[in-house]
Amino acid sequence: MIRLRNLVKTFSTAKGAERALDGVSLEISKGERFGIIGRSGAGKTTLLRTINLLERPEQGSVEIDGSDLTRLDEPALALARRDIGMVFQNFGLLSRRTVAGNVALPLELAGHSRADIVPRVRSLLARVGLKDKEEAWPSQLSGGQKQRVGIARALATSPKLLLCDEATSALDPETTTQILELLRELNEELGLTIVFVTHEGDVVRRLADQVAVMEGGRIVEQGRVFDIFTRPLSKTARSFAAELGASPIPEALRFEAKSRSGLGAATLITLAVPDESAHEALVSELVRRFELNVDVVAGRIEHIQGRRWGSLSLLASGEPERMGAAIHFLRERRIGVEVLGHVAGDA
Ligand SMILES: Nc1ncnc2c1ncn2[C@@H]1O[C@H](COP(=O)(O)OP(=O)(O)OP(=O)(O)O)[C@@H](O)[C@H]1O
Repeated sequence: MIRLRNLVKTFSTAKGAERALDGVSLEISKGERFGIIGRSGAGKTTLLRTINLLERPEQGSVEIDGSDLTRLDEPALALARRDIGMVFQNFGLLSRRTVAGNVALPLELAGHSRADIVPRVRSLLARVGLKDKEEAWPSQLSGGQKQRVGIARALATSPKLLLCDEATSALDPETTTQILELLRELNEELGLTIVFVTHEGDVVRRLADQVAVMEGGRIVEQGRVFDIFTRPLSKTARSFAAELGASPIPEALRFEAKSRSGLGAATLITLAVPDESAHEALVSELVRRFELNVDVVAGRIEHIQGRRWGSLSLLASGEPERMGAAIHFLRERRIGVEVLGHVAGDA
């Protein structure tokens, strides 16, 4: 449905020419929830804004449903943009219009009659959970409510595609969860394609099917979210995966394991929990088969696309030979094992 080909975009800045997009090509299917992730300055926002030509690339094409937007004249582009809604980090509401007035704006611009607009706005606001806020002013709303208005406004012209630029970055964790749920529901109910930009791995984990990872104006990796987070190849994807899947080992324990010389009574080990394996059984197996004492000190298991992934940190003690055999056994079963060091104590 969306086909971006070889996009190049350069900004002139005080420091000289800044290449924000350096040959980006991407295909996004209809109905997909597609995340674009990267660190600050990677070019995510610029890429998102080229999809509706808020940024015009110097090179490349932006094809949506077979039509290249870069070749359209202004009236045709304005028409094409009605099929693309956009949601912003800071909501972008007009403070001098009521909630209903904000949602009505795209419909007014598209030339709809008042008789069409009033019921449409009412039903959009009901859908995003703001039935009683029609006459409220943006300043009277919480951040989450403002973003709901932003989403209702973006959906006013019944677009097929929704672009979200850090839509939850200004929100607290609970409100983030609610907005992500709303976006997921809208995707499923309306078959809406959602392309979103974020610098948070957790937002990608929770919302996306597919993800593209950006570094320095390029896409360095792309694929299904589970695959990218569990087998990251690029530096950026590796760092997002590490943030997302790391066991929260107490700092004091990590420090002791790192700084202690020689062997202690217990070995601090982190296991990368593999896709399908029953990690609970692993611990009992280490105890039974290798006669180790095992104490689980930290763990973090996330669900990505319905599959488990994360890490488990253990303090294990026992015969050195058996410890070595246990580590060998785990690695043979393709479980990532990282020995962080040794600590005193009797695990
Ligand atoms: N309007 C502009 N004028 C000049 N330079 C710009 C402009 N917009 C973006 N850039 C530059 O292009 C590069 C990519 O910026 P972009 O905002 O797309 O990155 P990003 O990945 O979205 O980062 P962030 O998360 O910080 O917004 C940066 O170096 C930025 O400084």
